[in-house]
Amino acid sequence: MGTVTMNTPSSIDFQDPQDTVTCASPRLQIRNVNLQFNTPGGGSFTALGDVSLDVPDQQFAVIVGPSGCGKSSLLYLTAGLNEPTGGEIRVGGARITSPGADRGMVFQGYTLFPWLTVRQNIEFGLKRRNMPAAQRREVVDHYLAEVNLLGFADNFPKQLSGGMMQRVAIARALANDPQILLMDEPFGALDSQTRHQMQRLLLRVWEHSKKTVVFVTHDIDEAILLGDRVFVMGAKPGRIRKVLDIPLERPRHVGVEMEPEFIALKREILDLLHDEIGDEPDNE
Ligand SMILES: Nc1ncnc2c1ncn2[C@@H]1O[C@H](COP(=O)(O)OP(=O)(O)OP(=O)(O)O)[C@@H](O)[C@H]1O
Repeated sequence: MGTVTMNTPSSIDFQDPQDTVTCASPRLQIRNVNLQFNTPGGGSFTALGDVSLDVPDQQFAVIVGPSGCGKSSLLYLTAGLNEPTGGEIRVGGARITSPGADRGMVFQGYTLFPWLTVRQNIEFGLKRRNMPAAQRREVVDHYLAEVNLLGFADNFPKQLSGGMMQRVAIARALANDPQILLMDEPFGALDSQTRHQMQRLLLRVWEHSKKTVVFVTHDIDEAILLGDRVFVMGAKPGRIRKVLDIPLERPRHVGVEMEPEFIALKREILDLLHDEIGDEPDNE
């Protein structure tokens, strides 16, 4: 593997071909990425204009921005689900041209296979890599414990709450030992109490795994609570407006949202987003 330190069972020993690159450079490099869509009238719409950003190994990066600024588009390009019109994206030094097991995804919508149990969902990718059954069980048990679902291994998704399903989705993504975890508003559909619990759980799981994460959210509190670094995007075209380092100490404790440093960061991001929304004709 590269330089990722994982608190996973020692017997996990599968390797993605792209993971052979030593990652002295940032784990994720987005360079001058443009994304254009054709419009029905024969013109084109620029969703992302010359976006560049780096995410170092083991960093928790968050992207916030107004609706339609291209947050999800940027994540999908990184996942290899779409191709940029210009520029390039590299993960672990390897240029992204298609989806791959080196990138784990967790979406807002529930994406578990409904016909598989929780255990079968989590081990899906491991089976495809022909990991022996005993090793699979060890890996799945490890991540079930991480997301507090050990007692639910044999349940089907329809027997779980939304928060539990997202916990399975996180466990499934991490079990594949990706180089980077891409999370698109993963808690966006949850009620505020569950969302708060999920943020705490994700912080704890991340403290253990120290995966490189790119997390997209609308929620400024969530961005500051979770992130090492927050990329604030603007729209029309989608671009990075400001990069903010979050100096709050880790592990982030309960009540950190009330600290003056947190509130000052929130004010700064709110002002940036307010500028963006203020550009809309409706708000003038
Ligand atoms: N397939 C597509 N064809 C045309 N336009 C698209 C397509 N996908 C996205 N767009 C447009 O690109 C822009 C960026 O969309 P994207 O979903 O990435 O924004 P976002 O910041 O994630 O928005 P939200 O926060 O509302 O989810 C939007 O204006 C959207 O309408």
